[in-house]
Amino acid sequence: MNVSRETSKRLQAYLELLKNWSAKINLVAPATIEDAWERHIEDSLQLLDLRPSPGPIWTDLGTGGGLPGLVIAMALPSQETETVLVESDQRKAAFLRHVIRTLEIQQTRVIAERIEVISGLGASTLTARALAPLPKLMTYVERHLGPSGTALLPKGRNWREEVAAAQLSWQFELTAHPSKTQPEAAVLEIRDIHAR
Ligand SMILES: C[S@@+](CC[C@H](N)C(=O)[O-])C[C@H]1O[C@@H](n2cnc3c(N)ncnc32)[C@H](O)[C@@H]1O
Repeated sequence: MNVSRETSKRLQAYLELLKNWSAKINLVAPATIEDAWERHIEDSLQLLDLRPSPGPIWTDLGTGGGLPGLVIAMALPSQETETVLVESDQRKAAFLRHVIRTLEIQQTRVIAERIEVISGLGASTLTARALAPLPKLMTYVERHLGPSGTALLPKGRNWREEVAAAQLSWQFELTAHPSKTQPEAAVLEIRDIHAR
C-alpha cells in the first residue's frame, strides 16, 4: 500500500521509537529490527488494502509493540475509524501509549487487559498477528467482532492446517489472500462466524 509522505515520516518515527525501546523491553524479535520496514510496516499495511469498507471500530488484539494496530492507526484516513489496541502486557501497553502521545495519533486507545475478560468490542474490522493458533484465536474473534464485521488474520505457511483445525469447532466464511511479504503465508479474511 502506498502511504502519503507525512504518514511515511510518522511510520519512520515510530520505527525509531520501536528500536529505542526494544533495547529495554522485548517488543519485536531482535533479528527483525534491521529489516523492520518490510517485516513489520509493509506486513501491517497490506491489511488496509484488504479492508472491505470503512467502519467505526478497528480492533487489534495482542498488539505487542504496535503491529499491526498502531501502523493501521497511523495510515487510516483520519477521523472515520476509532482504533482500539488490546495488549495485556503493561510495559508494552505503556510503549503503545507513549507512541500515541508522542506522534499525536488520533482516535486511538489502548486497553491494557486480557482479551478474554473485557466486554465484546463489536469491531467492524479485527486484526491479530502472531497471537494464537486459529482454533484459539476464533474464540477471541467471535467475542470481539461485530455481527457484520470482518477479521483479517495474517497466518504463516501452515495456515491450511490451522483452518482445518478451526473448522472442527467453528463455521465461517473464509477468503485466503496470499501474503505480499512472506512466501506461502496468507491473510485470512473471515466473517460470519458460528460455533458448531
Ligand atoms: C507474539 S506477540 C505478537 C505481537 C504483535 N501482534 C506482533 O505481531 O508483533 C503476542 C502479544 O499478544 C499479547 N497477548 C497474548 N495473550 C493475550 C491476551 N490473552 N490478552 C491480551 N494480550 C495478549 C502478548 O502480551 C504479546 O504482546
